[in-house]
Amino acid sequence: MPAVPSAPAAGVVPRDRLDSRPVKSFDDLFAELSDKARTRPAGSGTVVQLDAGVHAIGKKVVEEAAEVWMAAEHEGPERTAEEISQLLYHLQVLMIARGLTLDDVYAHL
Ligand SMILES: N=c1c2ncn([C@@H]3O[C@H](COP(=O)(O)OP(=O)(O)OP(=O)(O)O)[C@@H](O)[C@H]3O)c2ncn1[C@@H]1O[C@H](COP(=O)(O)O)[C@@H](O)[C@H]1O
Repeated sequence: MPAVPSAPAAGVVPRDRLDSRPVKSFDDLFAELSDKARTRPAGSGTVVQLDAGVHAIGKKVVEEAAEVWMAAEHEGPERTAEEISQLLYHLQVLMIARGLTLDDVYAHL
């Protein structure tokens, strides 16, 4: 019996019915952010955050974690999913800032 249910949480609209955008995976996002860090395109918020440094990125991680907690407790599944996506984004930015790869983290899962 899996510990994590495979069906979406009640109240969360499955992504394929939400819109027609392709679903971006965790790995896809990491590859995209790594590319932004390498090529430093103008207008990239990721580049701005990387330039701000680990201390500033770490504060965003803590801020987003708190927002996940508040959404989970008070705001319902859709908002919680949205906040979790933002937390995952900021964690990935922190990984890139510290030179970590996905495999470095997966090794501990
Ligand atoms: N998935 C994300 C993503 N999630 C969260 N964020 C950032 O995190 C912020 C969310 O934080 P809040 O809701 O607390 O908003 P806020 O308080 O107004 O944000 P701040 O003013 O504190 O930055 C957003 O404004 C974005 O700056 C993201 N920024 C970028 N991405 C994706 O990352 C990729 C690269 O983005 P760029 O580097 O901007 O091209 C693209 O695919 C984007 O969709």
